[in-house]
Amino acid sequence: MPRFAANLTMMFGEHPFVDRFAAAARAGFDAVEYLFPYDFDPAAIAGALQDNGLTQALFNLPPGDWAGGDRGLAALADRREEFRASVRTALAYARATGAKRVHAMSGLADRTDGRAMAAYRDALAHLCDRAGAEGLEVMIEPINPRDMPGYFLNDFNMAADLIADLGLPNLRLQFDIYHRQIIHGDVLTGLRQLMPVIGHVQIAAVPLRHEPGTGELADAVILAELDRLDYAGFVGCEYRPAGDTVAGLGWMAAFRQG
Ligand SMILES: O=C(O)C(=O)[C@@H](O)CO
Ligand SMILES: [Mg+2]
Repeated sequence: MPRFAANLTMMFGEHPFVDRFAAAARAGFDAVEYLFPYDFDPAAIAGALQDNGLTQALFNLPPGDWAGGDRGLAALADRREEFRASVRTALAYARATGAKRVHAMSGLADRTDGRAMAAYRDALAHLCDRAGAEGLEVMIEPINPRDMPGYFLNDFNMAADLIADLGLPNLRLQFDIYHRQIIHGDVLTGLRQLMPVIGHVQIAAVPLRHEPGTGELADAVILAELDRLDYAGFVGCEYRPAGDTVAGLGWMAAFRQG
């Protein structure tokens, strides 16, 4: 049975961020993920997790100036020191919350630009070294170019090749089923081939990114395949509820019963 994590950036938007932890626990989740905790003190996040009996499954490194258009820093050759500072910040939050995996966004860059690739490889090596010393895994996630035009890591084969080539023991693939379907399709084959390097899975319906089961994919079949492949990690529910978050959770009950 997949272990679902509520994505608190997208779900439970009926509540202020700090209250989403309790809302997720009330709805039956025992794990959460989100993009960025950095508007809040690490101790406040740790308290919200502890008070509600939640495990922190994943969060992202600081992405640079998100409002100004940044989408991560790892492949940005001119932002190396800022990236390294973001590693220190993220690891402080990981320590406070007990999170065992972090996602490093690549940023917007041309994937054929050698300088960007060199910066990306350097950044991942640095992050994996620092995170590995604290027992953490590092995720990289291909993101589809429709949602994030110009994003450097926009291809699952590129991510898999990079993971193999870098040979960093704690570098893993974040397999977001939504992005996979938009970029390549062939979701089940992708899961079967890439399972040895997958560290985290996320799910949403395609194309509207609403509740699983409401789009073009057979999400129940995909989730059953994760079980068949003995995937033991989290499945992040990274979707935008079509309406009220709790009212939309029926898909999960049906899956659990099925
Ligand atoms: O958008 C996604 O998909 C994510 O998982 C985020 O972490 C990055 O935007
Ligand atoms: Mg994702």
